[in-house]
Amino acid sequence: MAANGALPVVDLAPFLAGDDDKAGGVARATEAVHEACKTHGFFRAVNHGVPPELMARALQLTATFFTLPDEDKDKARPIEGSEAPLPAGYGRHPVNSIDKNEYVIMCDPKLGFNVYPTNPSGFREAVEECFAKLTELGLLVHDILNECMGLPAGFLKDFSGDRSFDFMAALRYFPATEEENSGLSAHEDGSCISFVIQDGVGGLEVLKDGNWVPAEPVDGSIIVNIGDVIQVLSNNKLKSATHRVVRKPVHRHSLAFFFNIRGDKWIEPLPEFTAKVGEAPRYRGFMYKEYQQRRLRDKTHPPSRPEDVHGIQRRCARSPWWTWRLSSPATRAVREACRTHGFFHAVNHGVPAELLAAFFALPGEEKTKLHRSPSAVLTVSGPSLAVAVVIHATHADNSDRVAYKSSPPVSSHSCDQPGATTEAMAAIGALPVVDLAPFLAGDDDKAAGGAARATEAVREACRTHGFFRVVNHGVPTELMARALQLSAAFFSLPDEDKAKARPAEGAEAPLPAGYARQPANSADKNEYVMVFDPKLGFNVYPAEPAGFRSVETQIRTPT
Ligand SMILES: O=C(O)CCC(=O)C(=O)O
Ligand SMILES: [Fe+2]
Repeated sequence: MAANGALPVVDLAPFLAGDDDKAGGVARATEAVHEACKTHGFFRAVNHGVPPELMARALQLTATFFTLPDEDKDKARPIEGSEAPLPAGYGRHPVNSIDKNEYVIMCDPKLGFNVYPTNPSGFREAVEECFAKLTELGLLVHDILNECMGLPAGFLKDFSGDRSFDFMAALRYFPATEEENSGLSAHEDGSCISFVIQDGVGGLEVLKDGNWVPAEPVDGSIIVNIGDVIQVLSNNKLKSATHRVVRKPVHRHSLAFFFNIRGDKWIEPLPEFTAKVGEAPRYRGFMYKEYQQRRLRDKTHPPSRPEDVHGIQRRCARSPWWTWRLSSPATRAVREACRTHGFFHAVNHGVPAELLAAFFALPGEEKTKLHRSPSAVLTVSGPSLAVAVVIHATHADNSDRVAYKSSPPVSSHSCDQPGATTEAMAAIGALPVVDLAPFLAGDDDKAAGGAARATEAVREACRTHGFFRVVNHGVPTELMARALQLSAAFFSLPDEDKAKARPAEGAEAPLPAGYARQPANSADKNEYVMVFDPKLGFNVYPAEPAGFRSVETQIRTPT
């Protein structure tokens, strides 16, 4: 029984007993685990099958290793360029981290990646033995959770794949000082299941209903908690609880074992917790390996803002945003498209056609509000009035906000809706509009702040869209209309007439000035007249229609 406010205790003896003794004990213990996972996400396991003598020995040898001088500990640093899934070996929290601890990370010894301290002798044997015993315990708790989650027998075991992503950390936390006492900041584990073996110092705490519950040291017991993988698979039915380590006046040692899932596994809520029970998935899928890598980077390069730490809880309980940013095949495609084109067509984007129609039926100010919502906005791009979905994402390295612009196929979302006029486009914030009048105005108006405001508007547009619409720009509207009109007239001429304006062979123009068409095999279907600064003397102008040359010249000439 749990003491008041303490962690639930589960006796695993029935699972390890002979068949006769199992009887009702197994069902009761399974229920106790289920209850603990729902209420705390944590429990204390007793009679778990890991010999207490082994736990004590491994902790003792860990403590001895960490007392060595830094230069000795540094001999167990990870090997550069190793292909280990994690940096196996000795490490310390970066100096700028508020968490003060050091650790030795170990992968499955069978993988051959580990770098063990050679001193004290016996360290390697003890931790390898612990690793094996904790793996057995992991398989047992796996099966118990499988039962608690109502999954087909052996499902989680098969789903996990091989055990190549399991790892263990031998940890030492430094004594607290008067100013600070964080050993490990509040976090959730990215594992499937975690196990903690700790010495008698204490400091591990679990967040329950807004209160920190101490996971007090009890000799021979192991603290068990479920991690993010189970929370996502169960669509939030079982919780990966927040926990932390508070430093005490003396060094504290622990062994934390993370029972994971194979790196290439795709993690998303299981149908048993979604489609089969009529619930919407609360998380998007992600590749486990990517998730682990990001979390590890958070440890070695702690983000300055807590909200930038990767985890499923803080950032995506309701809007699992970061998961989208990881490298699912679709995300890789987005990243590549943004790198190469800056634009991409999104299909199956989840914006229902009715929503788009409803959106355009909204009054202008309502559209503006929607547009300003931080995650996904609808906007209108270009004179064709094709609808674009603009997604403001955060760069993977948290450096800045970018806008990925996607123009869904015009056919499915073209919106020649009444009211979608140029004014309406501006009103809903389609492209930012910048009024350049202050720059063209007299000095008095400039000084009145207009130029500064317009500059700020340009900066903002460049940050958010990379595009903006200018008005009062100094190019006469009549001239623009006339140039377009004369261009249209030129292109309507027969091909042999247009060909007369082909670029001159051997001309020294920086690019072929004159008329051209996209090659027949190009996906792009257009024709054009390329015009350079008339003063360079390279241009080949169509002789027809009359006025074409002078209008092009005027349009290029600064006023
Ligand atoms: O050292 C402990 O008690 C807990 C360690 C832990 O929570 C972790 O490494 O994720
Ligand atoms: Fe943890």
